[in-house]
This record gives sequence, C-alpha cells and structure tokens, in this order.
Amino acid sequence: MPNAQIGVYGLGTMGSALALNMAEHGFDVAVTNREVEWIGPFVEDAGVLGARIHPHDTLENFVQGLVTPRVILFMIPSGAPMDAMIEAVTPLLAPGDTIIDGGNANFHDTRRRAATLNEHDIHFVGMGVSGGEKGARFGPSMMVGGSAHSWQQLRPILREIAARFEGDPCVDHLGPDGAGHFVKTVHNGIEYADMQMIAEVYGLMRHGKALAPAEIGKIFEQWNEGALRSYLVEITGKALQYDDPETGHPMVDVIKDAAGQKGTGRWTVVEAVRMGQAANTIEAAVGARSWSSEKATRQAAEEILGGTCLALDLSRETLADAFLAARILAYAQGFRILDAAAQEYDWPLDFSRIAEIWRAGCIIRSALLDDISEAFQGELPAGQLILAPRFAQLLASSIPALREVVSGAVKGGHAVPALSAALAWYDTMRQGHGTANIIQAQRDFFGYHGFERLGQEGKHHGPWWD
Ligand SMILES: NC(=O)C1=CN([C@@H]2O[C@H](COP(=O)(O)OP(=O)(O)OC[C@H]3O[C@@H](n4cnc5c(N)ncnc54)[C@H](OP(=O)(O)O)[C@@H]3O)[C@@H](O)[C@H]2O)C=CC1
Ligand SMILES: O=C(CO)[C@H](O)[C@H](O)COP(=O)(O)O
Repeated sequence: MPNAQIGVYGLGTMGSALALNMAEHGFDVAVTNREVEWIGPFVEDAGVLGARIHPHDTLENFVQGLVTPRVILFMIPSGAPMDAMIEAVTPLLAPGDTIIDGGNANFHDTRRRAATLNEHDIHFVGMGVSGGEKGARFGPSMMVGGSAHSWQQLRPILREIAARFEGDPCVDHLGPDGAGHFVKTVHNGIEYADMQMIAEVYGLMRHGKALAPAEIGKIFEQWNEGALRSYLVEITGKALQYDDPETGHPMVDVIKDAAGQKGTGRWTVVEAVRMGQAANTIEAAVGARSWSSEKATRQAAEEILGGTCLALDLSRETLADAFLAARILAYAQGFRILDAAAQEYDWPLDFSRIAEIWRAGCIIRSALLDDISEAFQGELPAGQLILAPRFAQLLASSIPALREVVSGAVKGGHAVPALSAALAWYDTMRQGHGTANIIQAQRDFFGYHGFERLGQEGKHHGPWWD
C-alpha cells in the first residue's frame, strides 16, 4: 500500500539529512540507496523519526511505495549517475510524476533532461540545495526550477523543511527547467568569491601583520557582529581558533593549502563569459583555487623567485571595510550573471526574492542580503545593484579602504587576486569614458574591423587605411 508523500534516493550526506528533515516535519518518506547495506543503519540511527521513514531495497518497491502523482528526490552526483538513474526509474513512473535532481547539476543537463522527460509527461525539477549537511537536516535554502505542476506538488513539503528568515521559508519556484540549478550555480560562484576574499584578508593579517590564527579568528568573530555578519565569516572565525589534536598546532597550519573544486564556480565563470559578462571577482576566485592546487610548482617558484612579503600597516577596520566593498562587488557580479541568464533563457527570475531565499540556510547567507533584496524592489539606475542608493553610499565609504588594502598588498608582494579584481571592476564601471577606443583602433588597424565614431551612426575606418 503506497504511503509515502516523497521518495529520497541517495542516503549520502545530503540525502539522509533531507529525509530526516522531512520525517521530522511529519512527512512519510520512502528511502533507498544504490548500496543497500546503508539503508538499515540509516533507519536505525533515525530513532523515533524512523516511524515515518519507509525503507526499500529495490527501485521498483521504492517507486510503488509512493502516493501518486509521485515525487522522487535524487541526492546523488549529478552527471552520468543522474542520467543512469533517470533511465532506470522512468519506465516505473506514470504521467504527472516528478523527478527532482537536488544535486549540483549543470543547468544545461537539467534543461536537456526536462525536455526529454516532458515527452513522457514526467516532470523534471532541478533544485539547488544549499546549506551543507546541517542545512539539509535543519533547514536548507532551496532554489527550484521546474513546471508549475511540480511546484504545486513540492511546495507544501519544501516550505516546511526550508530554513526560515523571520518566518519566511527560504525556498521558491524561480522559473522553468534549469532556472533553479543556474541560480544555485551562481550562488556557488559568489560563495567562491567570498571564500577567496576571506582567505586573502586572512593572508594579509597572517603574513602582513604577523597575527596568530587564533587572534585572526577573534577578529572574524567580531566582524560577524557587524556589517560583515555572514555564515562564512562565522565559520572562518571558529575554524581559526581550533588546534590540531594530533600536533597541538593551529588546525589551519596543518591543512594543505590546495583547495578542491567540484565545478560550480567554473560553470559560473564559463556561463558568464558565454553571455558576454565578465564576473572577474568570481573568476579570480576560481583561478586562485586552481593556482592553489599547483603546490609543487609554487614551492619550486618560492626557491627561485623568492617568497618574501613585506609587513603591512593596515588596521583591522580598514581590512573590514575593504572586505565589505569587495563583497558587495562580488554579489553585484553574481546578480549581473543572473540578469543575463534571465534574458538569454527567458526566465522570470525575481532577484529580490532570490536574495530573500539566500538570507538563511545557505552558505552565502549574510547581513547584506536584506539590503540587496530591498534594492531590487526599488528602481535601480541602469539596472545595476552598485548604483542603488544604499550600495552607492556603502561603496563610497568603503572603497577607499579597498584601495588602501589592494595598493598595500601589491606593494608588499601579497597576492590579492579577488580583492584587486573587485576594485578593477569598480574602477572600470565608474568611468563613462574608458580606453576601449584604443582596442577598436588596433582591431581596425590590423584587421579592418571598423569602429563606431562618437556621435555618428555606422561603421568607420581609420586614416591608416587611406
Ligand atoms: N555535501 C554538500 O555540502 C552539498 C552537496 N550537494 C550535492 O548533493 C549531491 C549529493 O552530495 P552528498 O550527499 O554530499 O554526496 P555523498 O557522497 O555523501 O553521497 C552520494 C550519494 O549518491 C549515491 N551515488 C553515488 N554514485 C551513484 C551512482 N552512480 N548511482 C546511484 N547513486 C549513486 C551514493 O550511493 P552509495 O552509498 O551507494 O555510494 C550516495 O547515496 C551531489 O550532487 C552534491 O553536489 C549540494 C549541496 C551541498
Ligand atoms: O554546493 C555546495 C555549497 O553551496 C557544496 O558544498 C559544493 O560542493 C561546494 O563547491 P566546491 O566543492 O566546488 O567547493
């Protein structure tokens, strides 16, 4: 007898936490996993919540255990495994059923899968989930892309299990097919930039001001009480104050300085460039992760080129203001990419709502998102977040600090790729008259590409062709 309102396939970190979250909110959840030996221990560990969890050890039984129209959430790696699972489950489903991919999928795959399943009248939802394991268990932020039909099916469950910001559930239907996964991808792009900027500011305090990790941790802790309040600042402050139980050294000192990446940051940059955007702060963060993984090369280079960095005379207030300015610019770049995608794919993205559903549960939740949401509700000059009165004012007061930090870092030989990229973008955008006239002259000179003249229509060529 089918009795589960939703099925969760994939009892790894995220799937098991989401299943427990749903059970805790009173939903009956069918569960299964590729390696079935994990299912029993999962249900045992669920304790009293186990009463609402219905384990199955075959895909057929799992599907049959769901009330119709069925809703199945897959929390598995989103590439080939997702395609294989769609192929396996589709013959077991009926028109009107919904498959959700809650993993970090490439939105192009999501669009393709949605179109294919649509031919069988099966709905495919690409759902970005943020918040890590704790978020999934106690309230994630969720970005849903799919049909109105599937949103009707999902809405009651997702609004219950989502994180709440002042009572407002951090989940919404953002558009069709790939919209949810695209928004999650850009969320992660902003996440990369924020993490990199935090790492750079940490580096300046550690190597430019010779502060110990725990002291820096305390500074982040204080910053988390003010305008920089955010989950990433909070956890950085905490992480910096841990010691390694094995050696007694600060924990950060025993972690290899080579950052992993699974693809979402890179996709953000690729899509931005493809749509004629340049999210250089996010790009700098992705690039910095790649450079970080070249540990052996960097070690060899330090021997040959010298790794000396000079001491810096920067106050913690200046560093905080610089980080605030750069953080605003990174968010602004993320929203520009979302705007470009809304136009390219005809998605009705509501930027204010997106900022709202990022205010709790997700990795980039921060004090700024309230202001961002409000800014998108008003008139934005030229559609740009940085020109909203609130942000123009915040930038006016914080950019001098970013300038001081970047110039000090550059003089002292400290690498600040994301902070300096943010400043370069700001300085480019505030010039109504730039230097691309030279690029156009060069292009015409070597390739007869032509250029527009100021105040004149049409294509022109330079006197170098006469
Ligand atoms: N961890 C995080 O913070 C976040 C992760 N995500 C995304 O959520 C998804 C799941 O991540 P997470 O829970 O961390 O991963 P885990 O590695 O903890 O779990 C992976 C799950 O996928 C299953 N799986 C792996 N390969 C296959 C396959 N070929 N066919 C069927 N099932 C398979 C595993 O089954 P088995 O037990 O049999 O190996 C396991 O249940 C990923 O797409 C990830 O990008 C999204 C947001 C945050
Ligand atoms: O989606 C997430 C957070 O929002 C995941 O934790 C993701 O794995 C982070 O990306 P990466 O592994 O590339 O750092």
